[in-house]
Amino acid sequence: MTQPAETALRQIVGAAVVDSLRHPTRLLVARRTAPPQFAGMWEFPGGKVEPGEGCEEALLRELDEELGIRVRLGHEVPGPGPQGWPLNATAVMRVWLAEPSAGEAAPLQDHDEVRWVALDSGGELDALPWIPADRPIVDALRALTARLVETARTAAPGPDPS
Ligand SMILES: Nc1nc2c([nH]c(=O)n2[C@H]2C[C@H](O)[C@@H](COP(=O)(O)OP(=O)(O)OP(=O)(O)O)O2)c(=O)[nH]1
Repeated sequence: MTQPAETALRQIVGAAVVDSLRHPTRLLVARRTAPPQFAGMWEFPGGKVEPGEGCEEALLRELDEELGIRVRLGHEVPGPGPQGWPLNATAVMRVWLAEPSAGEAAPLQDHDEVRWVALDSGGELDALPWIPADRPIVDALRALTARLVETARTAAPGPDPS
């Protein structure tokens, strides 16, 4: 009997570019121009990992090509599997927090607009037409960044009691 061919999932990487890794309050979102089923939808900038490339290496390359920025990577937004978040039957995406270290983000390739939006719930971030597969990632990102903000707040020195 013929066995189905073993299919490897295509590895995609994406960046949750935030204003600060330690105290994230805003997220850089990007609007895709292609393919037709995703054109006009918002996403995490990034792309496919090329053969021989590491995930983080691919992400740094994509951010340079697509937005013209260099970044410092932070925590991963952990997905349900080792390859990250399921996107469709054939692709999965790992997502990292990233803070710009050089350059001003611009839609150089694959996007026609980039925008900084607040990470607060109930605002513009939720109202944007995201690629549907990204919604659970946005929710997990918000939970992670809320924890980071809380950690930064409790670690901050309190008012001088004297
Ligand atoms: N970059 C990115 N891709 C996503 C997201 N959500 C999602 O379903 N995808 C899908 C869309 C695409 O089918 C695939 C990523 O491919 P891509 O077209 O961005 O990759 P790439 O920049 O390497 O493109 P190319 O070299 O093939 O032109 O993953 C997301 O948030 N970011």
